[in-house]
Amino acid sequence: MNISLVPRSDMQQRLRLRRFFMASATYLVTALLFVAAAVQGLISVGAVCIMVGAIILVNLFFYGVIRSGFNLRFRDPSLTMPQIAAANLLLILMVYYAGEARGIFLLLYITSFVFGVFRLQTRHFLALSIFSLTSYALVVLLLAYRQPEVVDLSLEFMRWIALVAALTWFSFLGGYISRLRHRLKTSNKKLQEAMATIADMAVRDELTGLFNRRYLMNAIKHEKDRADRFGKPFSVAVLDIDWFKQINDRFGHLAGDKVLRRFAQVAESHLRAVDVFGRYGGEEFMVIMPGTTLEQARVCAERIRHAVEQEDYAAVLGDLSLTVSVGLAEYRLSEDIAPLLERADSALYRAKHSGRNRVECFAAA
Ligand SMILES: Nc1nc2c(ncn2[C@@H]2O[C@H](COP(=O)(O)OP(=O)(O)OP(=O)(O)O)[C@@H](O)[C@H]2O)c(=O)[nH]1
Repeated sequence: MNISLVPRSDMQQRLRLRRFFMASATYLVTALLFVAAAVQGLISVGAVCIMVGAIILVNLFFYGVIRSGFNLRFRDPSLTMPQIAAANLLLILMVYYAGEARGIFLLLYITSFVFGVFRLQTRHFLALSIFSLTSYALVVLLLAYRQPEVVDLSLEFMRWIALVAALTWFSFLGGYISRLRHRLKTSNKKLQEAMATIADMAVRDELTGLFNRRYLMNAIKHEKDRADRFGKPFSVAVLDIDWFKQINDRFGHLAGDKVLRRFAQVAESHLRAVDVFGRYGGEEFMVIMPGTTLEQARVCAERIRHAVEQEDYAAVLGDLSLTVSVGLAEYRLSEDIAPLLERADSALYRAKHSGRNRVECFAAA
C-alpha cells in the first residue's frame, strides 16, 4: 500500500495541505506558549492538557478531511472559513483557561486571520471579526461572573476595543490583499491563455485549423530522424484539390474557403491519429504517415480520394463535384528531405496529367 503524507499527483491538494501544515506549525507554537505559561504558574496543567488535546483533535480532523479528498465537495476546498472559525473557537478556550495570562493570546486572533488572505473577502473577514469579538466578550463576561477576582473589567474593555480596531483594520487590509491576489490570478490565467493561443497560432493554419507548413516541415524532419535511427519506413502524401481556381472563379473566394475547410475535415476524418495532416500551401495539403510503406500509403490515399469524391458539396458548389489528386513517396533511409518532397511532387504532377482524381506513387528506384 502506498501511503504518503501529501498526495503526489494532485498539486492543488498538495498546496492546501502545505497551507494546513503552516497552520499546524502555528498551533504548535501556541501550544508551546501555553506550556510556557503553565511553567510560569500562570495556567494550570489541566488547562494545558485540555488545550493540547483540543489542538490535536482539530488538526487531525482537518488533516483527515483534506487528505481524504472530502474537502473537494465544498465550494472552497481549502476550508478557509471553517479552519479560521475552528482556530477562533480554540482561542476562546485558551482565553477562558489562560486566566490572567489571556492578554497573550489576543495577538493570535490576527495570526489566524492571516490565513484568510489566500481566499477571503472583506465581508468574510468582518463576519469572522464579529464572531471573534462576540465570543471573546462573552468569555470575559463569563469569567467576570465566575471568577470576578481575575477580571479587571475596565482593562478587559480596553483590550476588547483594541481587538475591535485590530480585527476591523485587518478585515479591510486582508480583503484588499485577497482582491489583489485574485486579480493577479485572473491576469495570470489570461496570460497563459494568450500564450497557448500564440503557441497554437505558430503551428496552425488559420483557415482550416490544420497544422501549417512550418509544423509539417518540423514533423517531417522528426520523422526522418526516427526512420534513420530505427530503420522504420514512412511515407508522404501531397494532396492537391483539382480545378480549385475554377471554384474560386465561379463561386467566389469565400465559397473556396468553405470548400477548403470541408475538404480538411473530410480528409482528416479518414486518417489515423498518428498521421500528421497539414496545409502545405494554397489548396495543397500534406500527410506524413509514420511506419507506413508506399503500398500502405496508397491504400490510405485512395480512402481519402474516394471520401472527398463522395462528399456532398452541393450547398456550396451546386452541381460541381470536388476531387483531389494525390502524389505519394516513401522515405529512403539517410536521404535528405528535399528529394523526398520532390518525388511526392512529381508523383502529384503525374496524377494531375493523367486526368486528376487519382493517386500516383513515385515508385522505388
Ligand atoms: N479560396 C481560397 N483560394 C485559395 C487559397 N489559397 C490558394 N487559393 C487558390 O487556389 C487556386 C489554385 O489554382 P491552381 O494552382 O491553378 O490549381 P487548380 O485550379 O486547382 O488546378 P489543378 O491543381 O491543376 O487541378 C488559385 O486560384 C488560388 O488563388 C485560399 O486560402 N482560399
